[in-house]
Amino acid sequence: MKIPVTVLTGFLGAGKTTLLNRLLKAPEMAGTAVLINEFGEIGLDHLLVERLDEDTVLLNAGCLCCTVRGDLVRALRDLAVRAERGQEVTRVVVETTGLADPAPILQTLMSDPVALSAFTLDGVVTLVDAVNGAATLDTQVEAVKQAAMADRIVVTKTDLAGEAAATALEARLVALNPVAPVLRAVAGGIAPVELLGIGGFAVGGRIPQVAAWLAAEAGHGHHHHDHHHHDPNRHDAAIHAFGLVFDDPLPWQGVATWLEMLALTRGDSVLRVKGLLNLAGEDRPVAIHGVQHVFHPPVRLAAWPAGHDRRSRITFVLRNLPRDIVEAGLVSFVTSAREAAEITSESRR
Ligand SMILES: Nc1nc2c(ncn2[C@@H]2O[C@H](COP(=O)(O)OP(=O)(O)OP(=O)(O)O)[C@@H](O)[C@H]2O)c(=O)[nH]1
Repeated sequence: MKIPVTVLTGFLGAGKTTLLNRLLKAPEMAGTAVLINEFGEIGLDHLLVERLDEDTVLLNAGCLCCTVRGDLVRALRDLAVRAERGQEVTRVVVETTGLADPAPILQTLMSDPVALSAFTLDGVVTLVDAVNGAATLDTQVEAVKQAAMADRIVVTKTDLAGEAAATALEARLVALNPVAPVLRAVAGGIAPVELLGIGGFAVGGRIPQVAAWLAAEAGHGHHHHDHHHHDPNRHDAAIHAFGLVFDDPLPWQGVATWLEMLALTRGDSVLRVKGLLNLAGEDRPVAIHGVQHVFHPPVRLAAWPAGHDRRSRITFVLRNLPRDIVEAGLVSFVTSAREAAEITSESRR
């Protein structure tokens, strides 16, 4: 029996990790191995997926098109060996980064001899955020590809978007992808049976571009290309990602005010903000999430991940917005909030 592989995709912040965390709690998901493809060193997902154990493998992709194939094949080979040795591996879920073009991943799963020997592509599940989805489809070709190649589309955040916006987005998704049922899930609340056991990916019935995208990938896998020689057209040059690390506990007021302002004024350019914060006066880590114009409520996590230092980390993915502006703004808000806190505590003495 070959092990089914589900590709979980969706643009930055659509809710992939949230859905995955919920799915993994279902009893029928026992024995699921998770492969996470994230932005190289600045990725945080490995700290935010709750169930991380020896079955989770991180595919660190600093540059998606260049590394994902090799890393994916290597990770699958390791899993196949473990399964052969008797470890229970009932299924694999690959969570891609939000900027991932699904074509190379699918092409690898459908044609690589290692992948084919022990695994079978079960299906592609694509999440689309009801708040930002329409704007993202207008501007990011990856999002269009993710939707067009899906076997199941899950519209998320319908609790935040109005019904009219959600319905209009769903109609657009049906036109982009006539074969995938369009479902809804709020905060990952959906039964695994709706998303798994699809039984394979087929090109038939899809918009004609899908076959062309996959065919274009078919020629890519066989020659080595490194970070310096990759095809620049695969990456949107206006998009860049970076991470900031803060040694000392951060004042919540400063961080929150700055992030809210950023979402309000530069939301179009702030594709994603994700952070794990050590806040002044707070024992537990706090996760923050910004997705374009939406700054989600912060979440206090149960504990700091074992073996991990307690410095705050914030990752940004920006489009047409220089790093300096964001970094300088954040630092100045944090500094003012610290100074304000000092003045308050001195005046209390
Ligand atoms: N209100 C609401 N918030 C949601 C929903 N789904 C996810 N979120 C929030 O959206 C933010 C981003 O969710 P993630 O699950 O981290 O998104 P992701 O797709 O894994 O993000 P990347 O891996 O960075 O692309 C978090 O603050 C979630 O709590 C939803 O259905 N409703």
